[in-house]
Amino acid sequence: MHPAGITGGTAIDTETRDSGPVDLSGIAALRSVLRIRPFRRLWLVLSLASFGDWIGLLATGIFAAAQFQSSAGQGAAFGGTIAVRLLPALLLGPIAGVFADRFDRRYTMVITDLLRFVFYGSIPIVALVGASPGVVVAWATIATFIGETITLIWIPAKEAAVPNLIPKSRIEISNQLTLVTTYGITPILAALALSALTAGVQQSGVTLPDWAQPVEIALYLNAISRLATALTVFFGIKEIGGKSAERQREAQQSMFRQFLDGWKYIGSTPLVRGLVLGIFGAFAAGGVVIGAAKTFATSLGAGEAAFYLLFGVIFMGLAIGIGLGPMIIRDLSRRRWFGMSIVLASGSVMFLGAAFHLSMALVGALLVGAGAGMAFLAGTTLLYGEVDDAVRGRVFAVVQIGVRMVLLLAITLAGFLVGLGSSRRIDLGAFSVQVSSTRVLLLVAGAIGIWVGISAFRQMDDKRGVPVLADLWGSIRGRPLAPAEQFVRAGVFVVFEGGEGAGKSTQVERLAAALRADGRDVVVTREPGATDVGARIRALVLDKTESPAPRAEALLYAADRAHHVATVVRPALARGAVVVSDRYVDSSLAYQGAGRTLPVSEISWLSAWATGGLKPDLVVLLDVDPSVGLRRVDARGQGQDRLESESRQFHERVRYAFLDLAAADPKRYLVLDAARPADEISAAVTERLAGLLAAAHTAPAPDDVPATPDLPEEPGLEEMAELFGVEDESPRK
Ligand SMILES: Nc1ncnc2c1ncn2[C@@H]1O[C@H](COP(=O)(O)OP(=O)(O)OP(=O)(O)O)[C@@H](O)[C@H]1O
Ligand SMILES: Cc1cn([C@H]2C[C@H](O)[C@@H](COP(=O)(O)O)O2)c(=O)[nH]c1=O
Repeated sequence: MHPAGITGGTAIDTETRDSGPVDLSGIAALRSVLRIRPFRRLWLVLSLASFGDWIGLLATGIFAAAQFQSSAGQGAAFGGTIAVRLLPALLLGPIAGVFADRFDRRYTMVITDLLRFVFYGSIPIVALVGASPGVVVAWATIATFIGETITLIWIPAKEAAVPNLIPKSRIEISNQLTLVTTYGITPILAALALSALTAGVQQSGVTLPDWAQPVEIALYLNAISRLATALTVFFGIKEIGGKSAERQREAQQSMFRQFLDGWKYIGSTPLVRGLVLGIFGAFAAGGVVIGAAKTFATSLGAGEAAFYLLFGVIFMGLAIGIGLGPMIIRDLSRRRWFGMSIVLASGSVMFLGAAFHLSMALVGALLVGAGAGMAFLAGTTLLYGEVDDAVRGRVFAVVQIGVRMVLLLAITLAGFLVGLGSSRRIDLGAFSVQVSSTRVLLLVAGAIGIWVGISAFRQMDDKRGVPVLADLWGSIRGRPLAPAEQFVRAGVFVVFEGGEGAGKSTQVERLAAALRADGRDVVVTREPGATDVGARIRALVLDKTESPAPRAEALLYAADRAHHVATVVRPALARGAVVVSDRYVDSSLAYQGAGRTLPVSEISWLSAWATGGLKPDLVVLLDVDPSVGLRRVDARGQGQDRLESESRQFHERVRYAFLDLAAADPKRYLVLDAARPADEISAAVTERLAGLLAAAHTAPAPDDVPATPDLPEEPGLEEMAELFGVEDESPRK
């Protein structure tokens, strides 16, 4: 029944559908999505249809107004035909989505477009047959109403079909393309085309027959664009057709059951709930700004022009958000981006409420637009990519209807509330600011929007435990943070850090002995070299005969750490042991970052990836002057390994890097002077640890669990050294 590879609207041929991320940007990404034939056709025809819609929207209003002489009649006719476009959503909206999920989406699109062709085309024809102005306007209103009602069925069918035409990894770029075309390019082209047509006819002095007036031509164009869409979808995009097995099964149920199931799905799926809530919140914030804009512009004392300027800037922000947003945030989780964008838009609404100068208001308006644009793009991309095909039509129907209702309500309510309130001028030195109900409204709406954004973020967050701002910053710079691996962490993780010969091993042993005496399950470990794999890495990395390149060195330490954490640290913490490690992540930051001067943020990312985000509960930093520490190392009489024999400046950099890390996170660190007697140091450590241990409910030492991992025996190291043909000079502990 369907062409090969097409399974009834759930998947496209394997050539065009993939699941892995595609690392394309800008023009290359755009080209890659336009190379997908069915999508390219749909995009072209949607652009034409969108042009028709916009020109039709303008022309219908002008056409209806032109039937009257009085300005009151013209105003009512213009506003009436446009307002009527919003009404059907309230009436038919709730069941429109069921059509899209129940019936073949291709036929649904074709039939609804043919009907729109007939109804939109009939508007100018009724005037041509000599009907009275009242009848012409009445029919324009009725036809618009019916056309919009039909559109409510067409949109969910189209929205639900699009994700089946493109690979998941390219949904975002295809969305950008359609949104920019629909809301950026085609409305401008439509307005330009209509005014150019009108001006051209006026200037040429030619008297055209009634049926060929610019507005009539625009109305024909609107109708013809629908016919073109119907024909292209029917003959050229057969991939949209068919039904998945799940949709076929669902179609056996009654329409009412399907309608109820749609709502149940939205209510019980946190992602969808968060998305719907967030999209409504963003539109409510936008609606409040629109409703309050006129009075707000007046309160700035900037005159009528400021109102239009603010509007223009909001749209500019919208275009920036949609066009550039993904390039700015790069690999940030789209779920997080969605919540953050709503917070940005709402925070900017609050900022608008506090703005006392036009320049501030323009910045606020730009950010409102950018936040809303990004939220819209992220929201639709997530809906496209993550909502099941079987229920997609209903979800999109709820979104589009909800959006219209929320927007309408917010604009009306804002206009009403603004009209109710009074205002007072307050002098702030050089500036004076009008404190009015408009500003209060903007502040309250912004605060509610922020709450909505945060709630949506919480419901949908797919990187729980990863700090939000660090994640955002990392993504902007090109290194998103990985989510911390989830595991039950019953134990306590203590790490000893410091330069060479600081006394770490001494203190690790002392602490472990004290904890064991206390009856605790203790695991003593170290980096590098706590596992068999680690022992080989240790031999490699400390070998003096051949130095790995700095990046290779960083990777070797990271590899040791990844294996160490996965096989020793996490299992021990999971069973409730106290894990005491001689060195951990900070050593990489200090030695490879500061010492080798590799970018610390890259080393940090690498370590976070290697450890799955596992952080110690306490880092004891034994701070030592490198010359003191290295003297102690020499006194052991075992020679120096490759890192120990680095320059004095290298060790100085390492020392200050450790101190900087501790200063940046004092709660997690205990910094001790390593020149103090060993007893004093261990007493300070035990004291600091007491609180942590009391809170952690660690496990007592079990008889059957080894207290320490199987640290490779020294002969193992020697064997490795032999294997690699090197003489092992690493310090023996
Ligand atoms: N507080 C201290 N005062 C003086 N000497 C100490 C002190 N702590 C440890 N030492 C001695 O310093 C030497 C190095 O100690 P230790 O091996 O514990 O340091 P480390 O930091 O683990 O060294 P490495 O960096 O080589 O791993 C040992 O001989 C040890 O006995
Ligand atoms: C974990 C880790 C260690 N190093 C360096 C630091 C030391 O010079 C050696 C380890 O030997 P020690 O017996 O523990 O002193 O390796 C490093 O450069 N990067 C790291 O991540």
